[in-house]
Amino acid sequence: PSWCAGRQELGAAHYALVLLVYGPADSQGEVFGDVRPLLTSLLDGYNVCVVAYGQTGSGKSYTMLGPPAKGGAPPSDAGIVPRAAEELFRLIAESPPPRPQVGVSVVEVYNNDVFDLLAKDSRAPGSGARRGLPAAAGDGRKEATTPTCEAVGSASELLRLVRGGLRRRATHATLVHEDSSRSHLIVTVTVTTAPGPGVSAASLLLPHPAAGAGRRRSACGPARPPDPAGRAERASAQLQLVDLAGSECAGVSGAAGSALREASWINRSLAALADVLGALAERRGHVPYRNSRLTRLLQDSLGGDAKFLVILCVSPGQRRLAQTLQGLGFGARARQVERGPARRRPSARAGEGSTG
Ligand SMILES: Nc1ncnc2c1ncn2[C@@H]1O[C@H](COP(=O)(O)OP(=O)(O)OP(=O)(O)O)[C@@H](O)[C@H]1O
Repeated sequence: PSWCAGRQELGAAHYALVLLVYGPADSQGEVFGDVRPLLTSLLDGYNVCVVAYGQTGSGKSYTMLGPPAKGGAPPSDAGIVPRAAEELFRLIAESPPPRPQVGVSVVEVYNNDVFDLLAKDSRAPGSGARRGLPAAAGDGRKEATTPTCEAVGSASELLRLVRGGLRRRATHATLVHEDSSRSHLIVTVTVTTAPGPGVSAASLLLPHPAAGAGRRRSACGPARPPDPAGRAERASAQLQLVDLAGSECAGVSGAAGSALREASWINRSLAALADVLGALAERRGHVPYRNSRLTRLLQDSLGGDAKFLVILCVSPGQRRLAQTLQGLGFGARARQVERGPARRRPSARAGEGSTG
């Protein structure tokens, strides 16, 4: 194909449906240039989600994280996660005090189980030992458990935790990709406001009911409602950065045994994600979020009020044409979803308490 770069904006003023196409010569920095404004949105109080989707080996992990750490790659190859961390703390440093607090959690969805990659009881990195989060109650409630969320004070601290989590992520060699991710990775960054005028600093340290033992709670947990005087006690916005496992055709990837089971769960969960997007696009009354752990974890971003960005990774190779078309079909479906304006929470920046 002739690679084109263009910007298309559709619909009424409150929809921002933008399509950008990057070619092989476009750098990681150029891709991040279009993600960067979402970090400002995050500090302005919007939830944000960035998802990389594509066939196995098409460049999702490279786009989100950069090349594997073992290669000693130059900083210019860094992916969206490290760049977003740097940008977030740059923006925070420019904000007037009191500065928002930042927490990070890292989970993977592997064979439809959710694993907490920052859990303190995980064994040595690379041992493959990960702590599973117990399944949520099957009574229609949302995910009942929350993963470890660590408070961080700098981009390097945040990235150290992400890298530690990555060492526990499930990867295997397949015929298509020797270092294939066999799980969906979700890095969640929570930005929480400091207390506003008249709210005691101690209130920030109250444990949130959903918080688990040992968690550093002050930087994590959902926003609380305003007090009777209308002051937001604290407000938080979330950035979810998602490196999906690759869709694959078992015949092409050579999967067998446990790898075949993994591939089957990957394809099932990606199909569940596509089904959710289809239901949202058609504005169906029932959206099947509960068909997979992946869609349940992303439910707030998919059907809620987040700013949602899908990055489709496709191979230019002709041999991958069927998978490429399948990926483009997923992207087309995602673009049909019209959810109305993203909702702004009380801002994570000091002194900005409005909603919009
Ligand atoms: N834009 C790029 N420039 C240079 N190398 C790249 C680029 N994109 C991907 N690669 C390389 O291609 C290989 C596959 O990329 P990557 O691991 O990101 O694929 P993936 O889509 O995450 O695969 P899987 O779903 O199997 O995990 C890696 O060696 C990666 O470093």
